Amino acid sequence: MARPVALDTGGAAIRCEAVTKSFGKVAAVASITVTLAAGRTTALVGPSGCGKSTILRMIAGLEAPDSGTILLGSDPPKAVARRGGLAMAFQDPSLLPWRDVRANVALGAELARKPADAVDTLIELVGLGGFAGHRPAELSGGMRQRAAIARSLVSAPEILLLDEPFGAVDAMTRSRLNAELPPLWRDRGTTAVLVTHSVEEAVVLSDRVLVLSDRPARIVADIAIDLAPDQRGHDTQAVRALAQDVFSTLELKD
Ligand SMILES: Nc1ncnc2c1ncn2[C@@H]1O[C@H](COP(=O)(O)OP(=O)(O)OP(=O)(O)O)[C@@H](O)[C@H]1O
Repeated sequence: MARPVALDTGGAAIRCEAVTKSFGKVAAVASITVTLAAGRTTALVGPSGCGKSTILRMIAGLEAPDSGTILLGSDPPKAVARRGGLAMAFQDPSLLPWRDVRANVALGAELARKPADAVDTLIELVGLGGFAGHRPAELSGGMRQRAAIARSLVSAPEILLLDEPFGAVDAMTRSRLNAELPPLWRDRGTTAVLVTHSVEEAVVLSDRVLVLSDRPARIVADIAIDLAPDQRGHDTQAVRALAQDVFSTLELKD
């Protein structure tokens, strides 16, 4: 069993106020106003192409809203990113091709100017123990995603943004990661936002699920996920019941 990762952080609340975003004539985000509590995990679910990744990219400071404001704690996203308080793992992991897995994971700590002492523990935890010396080209897509997840966690960020982080990971590994990784950010007080196409995964991983409409995205349901840690398995009755609640709002989204 891997030892606990001994990094500490304080999460920051995420506040979106009347945030809109269009790409040319395509309206991606209608007007989103929401506060995500510090230290909690929120999942965004909704139809494909509705604007979930755009919201996440705006929270990351990678896209600027057309109007409205986003604050992480009391700072704009770019300021938090600059001081190393924000980490992300996106669907298409951008690992440095010339670095091996260990050096890619360590990059998360280097960029945040934090200690890199958890690197090997995290590599073990995401199941890449035998591949620390391998370069991205020698890994499968799912293995690259797992390396990116380890990189996002190594800096113990205040804000963690995950966009379909387990999309290419096989079902068994995904289920194990769903059980083992969230305590790493929950126990440190990280504020996490994740996008997933799996409603069950959203329920298992989160404290709150925001259901979005078809594009342009607006929030059509806000569902609290009040589960004890031992209820957070994919096959528990409580998870199935909450997933059903989310599904029913997805069907009613218009
Ligand atoms: N950089 C961009 N330039 C132009 N259009 C964009 C850009 N990024 C997103 N879009 C458009 O904005 C809309 C929302 O895209 P987004 O990726 O946010 O959706 P999504 O809900 O994350 O989709 P999916 O669930 O399929 O990953 C889409 O119509 C997409 O084509």
